[in-house]
Amino acid sequence: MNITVIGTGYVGLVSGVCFSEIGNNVICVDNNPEKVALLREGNVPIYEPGLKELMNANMKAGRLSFTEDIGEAINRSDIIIIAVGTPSLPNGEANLSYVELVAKQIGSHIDSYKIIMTKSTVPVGTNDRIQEWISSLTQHAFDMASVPEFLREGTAVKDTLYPDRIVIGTASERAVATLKELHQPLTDQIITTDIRSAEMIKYASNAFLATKISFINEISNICEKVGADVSRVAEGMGYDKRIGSSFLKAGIGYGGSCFPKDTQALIQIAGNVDYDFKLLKSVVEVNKDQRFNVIRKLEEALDVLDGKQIAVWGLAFKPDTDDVRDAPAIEIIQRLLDQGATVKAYDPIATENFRKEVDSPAISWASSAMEAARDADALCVLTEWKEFMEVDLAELAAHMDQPILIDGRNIYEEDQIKDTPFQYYSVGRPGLTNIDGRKPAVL
Ligand SMILES: NC(=O)c1ccc[n+]([C@@H]2O[C@H](COP(=O)([O-])OP(=O)(O)OC[C@H]3O[C@@H](n4cnc5c(N)ncnc54)[C@H](O)[C@@H]3O)[C@@H](O)[C@H]2O)c1
Ligand SMILES: O=c1ccn([C@@H]2O[C@H](COP(=O)(O)OP(=O)(O)O[C@H]3O[C@H](CO)[C@@H](O)[C@H](O)[C@H]3O)[C@@H](O)[C@H]2O)c(=O)[nH]1
Repeated sequence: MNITVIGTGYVGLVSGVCFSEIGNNVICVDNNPEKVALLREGNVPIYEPGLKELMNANMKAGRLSFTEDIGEAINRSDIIIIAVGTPSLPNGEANLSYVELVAKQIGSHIDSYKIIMTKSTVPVGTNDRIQEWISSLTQHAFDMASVPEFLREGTAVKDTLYPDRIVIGTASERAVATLKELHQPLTDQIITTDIRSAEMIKYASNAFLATKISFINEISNICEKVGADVSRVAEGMGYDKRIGSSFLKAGIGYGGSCFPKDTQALIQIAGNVDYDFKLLKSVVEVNKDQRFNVIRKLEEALDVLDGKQIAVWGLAFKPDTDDVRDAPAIEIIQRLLDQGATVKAYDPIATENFRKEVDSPAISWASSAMEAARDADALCVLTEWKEFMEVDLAELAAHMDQPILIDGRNIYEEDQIKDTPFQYYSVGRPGLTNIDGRKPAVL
């Protein structure tokens, strides 16, 4: 099939590459000329394992190209995929201005029947508005479909080539038939439904996953006070098939480009129809506070943070990505600076992006994990990068001024800590001891 993908962020680029990988002709359009130039040279503007190789192979095979010319791309395609951003407005609502502009561009260029498939995460009712925006500018027939995207950053290629399910929301039988054929090579698990239900499936899925995370984070906070181990609790819960083991890792809360924005947007969607989504509001509130447990534990260990040097390992919102959108590290580092600490930070790949969000003379940017830890009064692990799990903890302790370790992601086990001098604070595991049999105080 001939496909145009509009927008080459995570979703547009990964979808474009993967649809070409399964044999379609794909043109990816972006209105950012620098991005298009970079992509044409075979370079990927985001860090995503496996993406560059797959993209170059498909460009070489002649199935994948990049352009700024939206009109020509639309003329040459049967399916048009909308994959532009829908960031939060200050009130939490989704900003639909990019989607509206693209709809109007489609309306003014469409020259024959097309299927318009929305992959951007958009509030319920938006695809009806897209239909109206396009219809107001053209007499040509087209069908709308909402096909939400469920990929995760860091595993985006695998998630797209081997999805758990594909949701196709449309009122058109013709579109259902074509889109089923398009997705068949990826999975048999294809759910067809109406447009509004498809739009809601996306928000409900993200809100549910965010709820699981805030739930286990609250359980971890209670575990710290009652002397239980949250990782054993999650394991014990997870064997129950009705609960499942995924998304029960306690930590410093969720970040990233989706959960924070989509939970806020769903609260707004509910509010717009006079529904007070109390549960989701609590999920968001719990998440906003969870990250500051790192600061509370530092204060417990160091008393005052003013004048202290704090090492930070991990700036990205999760490992295997250079994305720092809504990363908990942003507010944690900001709070450290506000309290008079200096920060030495290290991330394997996200430092450059992070510096665009937070920079200060009180932060120095280390080029290795050990360099960040040197002479520090305490170390905070904020992202569970594999390289942090593999460090020699005895060597690490020797590098630091004070062996205080705040593990925000529970990356170390008791076996690793028990022979070290570290005063070790993790999340919801208060029983862990160090070489002196010392347990961190309960907060
Ligand atoms: N990032 C994810 O992991 C993920 C996963 C699932 C769903 N989503 C949803 O998918 C959508 C896209 O997310 P993203 O992270 O890929 O977005 P992004 O903001 O990273 O990228 C959007 C791209 O669209 C381009 N663009 C904007 N207006 C354009 C126009 N008129 N013509 C051509 N190009 C245009 C921008 O230059 C940019 O390259 C959002 O709605 C998001 O919620 C994202
Ligand atoms: O048990 C867990 C699982 C995740 N997280 C955190 O949750 C956030 C999001 O993680 P993840 O879901 O793996 O990454 P995203 O790339 O943001 O993917 C989510 O958001 C995308 C955009 O909507 C969806 O497509 C995906 O299905 C959905 O998982 C990160 O900060 C993680 O550290 C936890 O704290 N504990």
